[in-house]
Amino acid sequence: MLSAIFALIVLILAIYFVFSSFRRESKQKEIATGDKLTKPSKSSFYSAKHKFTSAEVSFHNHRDDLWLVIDRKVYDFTSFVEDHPGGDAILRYAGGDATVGFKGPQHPARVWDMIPEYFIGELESP
Ligand code: HEM
Repeated sequence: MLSAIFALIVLILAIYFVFSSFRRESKQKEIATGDKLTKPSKSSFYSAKHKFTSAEVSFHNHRDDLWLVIDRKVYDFTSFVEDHPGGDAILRYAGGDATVGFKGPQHPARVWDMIPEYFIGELESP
């Protein structure tokens, strides 16, 4: 009976050590690759500090890969193109500065609430 309890304790301790070393390893990998720091992420909203040059943005200029700049912020609207109520008008500024187009009279104020989820970074200072 005593040895069974002892074996159980050893087993629990072994599981604990394996689990904690696995967590430590994945944390170190994350720091080493800097994944969390450099990857533009849609879920990080306005906290992302990734910088893009306008040349870099200009490559993303079609419906399957659409980036737009609005007020010096860079957005990846690729997944939104087909849902845009204004159709292909959203492609007019593909890969470029769409600030003027976006602020046009066709857009109600609520469009500003729609864009944070597409935010990927900011335009590098000239
Ligand atoms: C800068 C590029 C864009 C241009 C040139 C553009 C253009 C247009 C145009 C012409 C319409 C009017 C459609 C009509 O009334 O028949 C429209 C509607 C709309 N756009 Fe855009 N759009 C752009 C980007 C965006 C983005 C990035 C979003 C949001 C993520 C957006 C959201 C909407 C919405 C919600 C409507 C419907 C407005 C309503 O309720 O009347 N657009 N757009």
